[in-house]
Amino acid sequence: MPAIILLPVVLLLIALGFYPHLAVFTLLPFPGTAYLALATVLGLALLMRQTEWVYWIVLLASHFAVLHYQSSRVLIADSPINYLTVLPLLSASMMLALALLPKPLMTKPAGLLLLLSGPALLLLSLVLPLSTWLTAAQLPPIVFNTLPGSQHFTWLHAWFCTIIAGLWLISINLAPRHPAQWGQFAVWLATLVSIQYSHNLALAGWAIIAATLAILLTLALQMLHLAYIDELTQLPQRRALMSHLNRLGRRSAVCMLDVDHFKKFNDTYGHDVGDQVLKLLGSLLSQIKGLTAYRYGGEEFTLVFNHNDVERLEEKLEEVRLAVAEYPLVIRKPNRPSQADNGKQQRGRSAGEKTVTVTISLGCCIKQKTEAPMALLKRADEALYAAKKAGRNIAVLNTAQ
Ligand SMILES: Nc1nc2c(ncn2[C@@H]2O[C@H](COP(=O)(O)OP(=O)(O)OP(=O)(O)O)[C@@H](O)[C@H]2O)c(=O)[nH]1
Repeated sequence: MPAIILLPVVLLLIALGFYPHLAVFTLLPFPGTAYLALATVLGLALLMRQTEWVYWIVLLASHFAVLHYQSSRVLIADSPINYLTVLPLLSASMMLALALLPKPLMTKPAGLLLLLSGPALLLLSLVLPLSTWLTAAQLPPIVFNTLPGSQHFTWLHAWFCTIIAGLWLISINLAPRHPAQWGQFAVWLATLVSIQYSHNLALAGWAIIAATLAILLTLALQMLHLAYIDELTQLPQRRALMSHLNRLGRRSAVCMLDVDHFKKFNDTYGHDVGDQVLKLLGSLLSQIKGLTAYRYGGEEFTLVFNHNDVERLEEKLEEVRLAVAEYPLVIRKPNRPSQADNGKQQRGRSAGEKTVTVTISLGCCIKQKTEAPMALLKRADEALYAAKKAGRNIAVLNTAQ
């Protein structure tokens, strides 16, 4: 569950809320520790070729530098609307923009511009009389009242940040879920925590440490994703299957599944359309309850069941077979723009489109007591071969236990 990435920031918020005087909060020398942590995670992100994080780490470091520089001055200024009123609004908007904007390569001028624009805007904000402009806007005074228990967070921040958080969470749920999106949201939350505690550099610094831990967690999940998830179908791939088979329970069953006459389908409609079919198949299989689907390789998939009830297995195999055979695939003419990227084909049909269906054959067997994973897969493959031989578009279940 990628939302686990929020854990370091949530734990920090709980600790700061209930035990703000914990000895650990005064242990680390800030701001040096925060910059060291950010530099370490920057190096790791580059090593793992997750260069998108460079934008975030640079923006986070600039935010902390500006906060560090400005917080001492603001306490002296002692004005109700000051730079710390403006900073959360600036940082929150810039981070939302960074989350939504496409990230060009940093070696290209557009990428370099995006990388430097965050720090540049923050530096510019230091010299512009933003708090004076905010005062001149003559908003109702109540919006500048601080929230109970907060020194810097006003009702204006609360409303503004609620809107940003809402937009952000909607965008996370609309786009395919990816650990990076939760990591970016965690960084944004940590930024707000750092402003809430800007009167105490050590506490604000701990917010940066929490953001760094969230980025580390995200990088770990991104690496797991790369190692275990098949890019085309978004299903776990063979490495994940083998790890599942090695810890398979005594009562379980395995099914090999293969698209019928897929070579002919590719030859007729093209390899790209074939890819879209595999993608759709991945999406269909992942939605069927009571089984775990893997892409075994090519046009072959593996289904793992955590029971060996013959009747339930027969029902489920039939459900899978029918779900695929009855799904109308809308094939577009090659010169029309494809909208299949969202993993679903449109059901409607218009001029220039053609509806086709594909069928699958399934070969399933029940795990024997001390059977090794490879032997189990081999028997499932034999059952699949029997299904192909029997005419395709059927499921063969070998009930030998
Ligand atoms: N588009 C696409 N095609 C693939 C992919 N992986 C394998 N294939 C194709 O799947 C086809 C598999 O063909 P065969 O193994 O001969 O079997 P088949 O034509 O499906 O016939 P039966 O399995 O006997 O029904 C080959 O043409 C491969 O090129 C892929 O990732 N994308």
